[in-house]
Amino acid sequence: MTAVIEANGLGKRYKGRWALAECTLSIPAGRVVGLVGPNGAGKSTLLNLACGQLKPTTGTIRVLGHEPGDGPGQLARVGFVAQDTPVYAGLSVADHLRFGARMNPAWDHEAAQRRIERLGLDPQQKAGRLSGGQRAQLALALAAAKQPDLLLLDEPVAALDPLARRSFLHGLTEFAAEREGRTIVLSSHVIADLERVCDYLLLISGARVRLAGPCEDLIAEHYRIVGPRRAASALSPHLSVVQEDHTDHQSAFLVRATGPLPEGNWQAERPDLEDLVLAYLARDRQTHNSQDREDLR
Ligand SMILES: Nc1ncnc2c1ncn2[C@@H]1O[C@H](COP(=O)(O)OP(=O)(O)OP(=O)(O)O)[C@@H](O)[C@H]1O
Repeated sequence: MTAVIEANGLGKRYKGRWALAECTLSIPAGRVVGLVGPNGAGKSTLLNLACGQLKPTTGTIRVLGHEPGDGPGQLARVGFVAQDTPVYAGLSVADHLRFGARMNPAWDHEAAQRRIERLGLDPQQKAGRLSGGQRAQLALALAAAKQPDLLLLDEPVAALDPLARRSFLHGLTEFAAEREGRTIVLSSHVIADLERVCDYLLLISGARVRLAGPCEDLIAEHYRIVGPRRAASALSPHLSVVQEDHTDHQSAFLVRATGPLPEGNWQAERPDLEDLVLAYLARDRQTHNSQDREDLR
């Protein structure tokens, strides 16, 4: 299977502090990837490295088989909408479409116009006078009209109202399905949104990749088990504990199982994606991820 983003020992450091460290991953083509992690985890850093806006301090990253930003051919195949959804304040909506058409060889002008109409944006309106959510919608319409093979979106729905958010996420799944092998990576703090559209999860915390893989596989490997109180050390070595809670009589664990779930007086169920993500984030918060960064200096 072709990897769209391939990173090996990738790291980015700012003044002795690692924004992203030891990142090794291989994201297959044709996925809608949910990028999650707490504030300051390194998500934007990874997206900026993938589109060539940042250069690595250590390691390598290849995107669609090339170094990011490696010439016009590669740039045309990657769409990126940064967190602050940059648009040109002095240009109108229609100017943006004309500009996009001139700059991008595979530009789909009709699709761009259709999106703008559907959003109810006035083509003559200056982008600087649009609301935050409208600017985000414009930036997304431009990125999609470019018809990229890889679309990188940094918190694209954060500024959208609930209806706009739902319709945008629906549009994303359509966009992904339009062409085989097209890949979308979107970061978000709203796990329910990611659960709706993503089939691949990438969880970053404390500058490190903590979990990566197809959502289905990740869910199949994890269990929430509840039974009489016992210590984590009493569990089978096939179970790696992600999170544990104890009362006087009962213990509950979220575990990753590397073999079949052992027999025992347990109730076991699969977590949903949100349970899984929250368990990993809670674990990392407990282990003081800031300490990790200091250790890497
Ligand atoms: N230009 C910069 N100079 C110095 N430090 C930076 C710079 N950009 C990012 N950082 C630091 O790198 C770390 C990772 O930042 P990044 O923006 O990648 O996080 P994020 O996961 O996208 O966070 P959020 O969810 O809040 O957007 C943070 O500690 C941040 O302060």
